[in-house]
Amino acid sequence: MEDGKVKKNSIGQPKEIFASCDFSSLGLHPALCDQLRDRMGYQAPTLVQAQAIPVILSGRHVLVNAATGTGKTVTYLAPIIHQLQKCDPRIERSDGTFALVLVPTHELCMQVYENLQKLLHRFHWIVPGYIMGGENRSKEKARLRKGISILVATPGRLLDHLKHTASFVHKNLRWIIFDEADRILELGFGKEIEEILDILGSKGKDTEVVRQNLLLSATLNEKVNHLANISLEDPVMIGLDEKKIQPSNKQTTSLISDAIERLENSGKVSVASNEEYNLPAQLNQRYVKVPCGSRLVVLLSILKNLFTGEPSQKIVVFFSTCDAVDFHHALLSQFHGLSNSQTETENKHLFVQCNILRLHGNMKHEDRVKTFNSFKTEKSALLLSTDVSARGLDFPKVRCIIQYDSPGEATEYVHRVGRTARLGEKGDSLLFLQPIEVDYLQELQKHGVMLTEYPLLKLLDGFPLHGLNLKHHHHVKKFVSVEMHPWVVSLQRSLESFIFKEGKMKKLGQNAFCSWVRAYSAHRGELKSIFMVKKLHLGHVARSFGLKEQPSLVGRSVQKKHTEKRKREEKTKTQKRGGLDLKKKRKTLTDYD
Ligand SMILES: Nc1ncnc2c1ncn2[C@@H]1O[C@H](COP(=O)(O)OP(=O)(O)OP(=O)(O)O)[C@@H](O)[C@H]1O
Repeated sequence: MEDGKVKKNSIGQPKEIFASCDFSSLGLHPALCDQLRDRMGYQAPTLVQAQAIPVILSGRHVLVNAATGTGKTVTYLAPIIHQLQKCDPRIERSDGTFALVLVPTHELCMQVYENLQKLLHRFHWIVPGYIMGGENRSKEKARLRKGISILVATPGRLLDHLKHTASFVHKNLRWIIFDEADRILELGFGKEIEEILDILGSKGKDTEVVRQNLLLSATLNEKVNHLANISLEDPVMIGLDEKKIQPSNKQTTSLISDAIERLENSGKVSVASNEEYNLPAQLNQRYVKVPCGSRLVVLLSILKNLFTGEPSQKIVVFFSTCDAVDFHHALLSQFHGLSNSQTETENKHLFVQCNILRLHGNMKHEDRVKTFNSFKTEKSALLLSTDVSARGLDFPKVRCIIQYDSPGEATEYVHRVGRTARLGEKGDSLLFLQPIEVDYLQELQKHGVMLTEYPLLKLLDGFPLHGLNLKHHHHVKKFVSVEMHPWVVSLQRSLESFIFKEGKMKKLGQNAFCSWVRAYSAHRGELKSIFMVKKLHLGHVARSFGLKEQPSLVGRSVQKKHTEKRKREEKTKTQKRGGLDLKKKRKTLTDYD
């Protein structure tokens, strides 16, 4: 076992990440084990790999539930490669696809494909490939025609090819893998998945080739339960402990249902809401309580502090909408700092000095690919993102996750923070909450997630106050409220005048304000009582986007533009377009591919 790779669980006992065996003892082919060790640098399997690989090799359907960053990708890829490499005669491209890996997003598709390429280095006759939304269909068709042995795909594009690419051979399909299964369904791909399973044969019962389906997720919910029920035949459950599932005489596929039934019977509204999540124990989780109107200043101050303390590091900030990502990206890329304290040298630098990247589902596919690759390879960068980055993405050495907008469902919290503290490494997470939202902490506690408070005033006191216009703040050190802190007041003023002067910034801020309020009102179920739009002070929300205008003005001007636009559209009799705009707006909130 490697040093530093033993983490502690919540009660302080050591919790191991790696198993004390090697890959060859799991039954994998020696060349594959060499590949894992020499090319990938894996000395030993992780616990989940040690548990699941022999079971997958046995041919059983499997449901794997393991913490984020514990090596689930290799868990399913290695046994498939092992089985394919031993086929005699060797498999050929003309045999078509043997294994299909379904993933929710473009980025995860590329990541799994990259892992596959590395693992297949010594097995050149097994061909990896991917198909996903945004790529060129005809090129994909040509690749499918040539034959892809292990295919990674997003559901929409896969269905498209299943229906329209006659040369796509899948009669030999032996494996269907659902990676980040719950996310696939949350993104609204349920119908596509059912259609795919209809075309391919859901559990492989009616197919000529014996089918093995695998489902992997770091969190479980009723959606995964549904998918498990329709796709897995008598599966082995890995990583599901007694707390989550009690033994049952029924078929194993209904085990999650049993747990859900028990919760439903005990009067809980939200199914499976009391499950404890597997979080990396070495993850340092904190929350920061910030009044709405000071959110922007606090975010910038925390980022400045982090990058000043450690200029070379990677941080991800999560936002609820694409518009918010665009606004903050533009702001951080242009804002130089306090207008009344800038010296010549300060003026030359950005307020937060780092390489700033953005990622969301409304970006062009090529731009997403570019961001994904550069955040992977950069040693130091700040990634501003929607939840499109929350699942499965394995960016090396991310030091800190900031959830500037609340994630809503606790599962989403788990996946977001899971982008750091991977495989036993250190990591920090910080959740922004307004004072009116602190009940969210109890929601997280229900799942065993405990956060400590971030010392915000201490941070604010640490910023230099010289040069600030302190006419009204004689007793600087006596300020105890965040809103009245001279640093906050002064930075807010500078931000507002910067945004006011820059027409483009103002527009981005207004768009971000509107979509933020829409996203806030879209919280589901029980969370609505925590994130209540009517409790928001919209004037303060506007300030959090650096807008001087009152929200009604912001709302009216945007509304006015929308009305004008609608009128124009009606005039040109393109009523259909109104529907498209609405669809686009929804996409801004849900951010799917
Ligand atoms: N046995 C191993 N030894 C060392 N590193 C490993 C091993 N297995 C996987 N890894 C590395 O650990 C990291 C996390 O792996 P992976 O992305 O598969 O995790 P995951 O469990 O799927 O996470 P998530 O739930 O976030 O999707 C990757 O960088 C991977 O290369």
